[in-house]
Amino acid sequence: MKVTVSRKAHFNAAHRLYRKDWEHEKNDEIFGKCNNPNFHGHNYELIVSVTGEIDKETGYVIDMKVLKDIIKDEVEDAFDHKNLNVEVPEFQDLNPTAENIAVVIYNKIKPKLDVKLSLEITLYETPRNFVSYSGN
Ligand SMILES: Nc1nc2c(c(=O)[nH]1)N=C([C@H](O)[C@H](O)COP(=O)(O)OP(=O)(O)OP(=O)(O)O)CN2
Ligand SMILES: [Zn+2]
Repeated sequence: MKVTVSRKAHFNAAHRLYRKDWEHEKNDEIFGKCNNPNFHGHNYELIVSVTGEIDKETGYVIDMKVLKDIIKDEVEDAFDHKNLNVEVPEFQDLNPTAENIAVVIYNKIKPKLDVKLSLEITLYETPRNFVSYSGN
């Protein structure tokens, strides 16, 4: 019997969607206002979901406090109030789209979990735009 444990988190961050190897006109055509050279920001909402068997002794799939600390260390401390393009190494050569941010978050959190646990990341860039990634 597998159960999913989820925790919500949030961070505020600035970004610019563009490719360094494209002319400005092409970036404007593809990314529109998201290619503003002066960047723009989002209030990102994150849901981290961990699925596994319930431990018979503790009754936990994962201790929520442990999950909270992993999210703080790997996501909030790394991304909150940062310019993703400028200040976060993972996006030096990776466009910080919601899709790519979700994959980066997955890749940072997954190694911190017991290998028997599976992980799904849901990231809201706006209240109506969100992406999910579970390693597939
Ligand atoms: N597939 C994706 N499409 C877009 C992404 C993305 O990450 N993945 N990102 C953007 C921009 O970041 C843009 O800033 C999105 O915000 P916004 O323009 O405010 O989006 P909406 O107009 O849809 O805002 P709502 O308030 O949610 O209606 C663009 N595309
Ligand atoms: Zn944006």
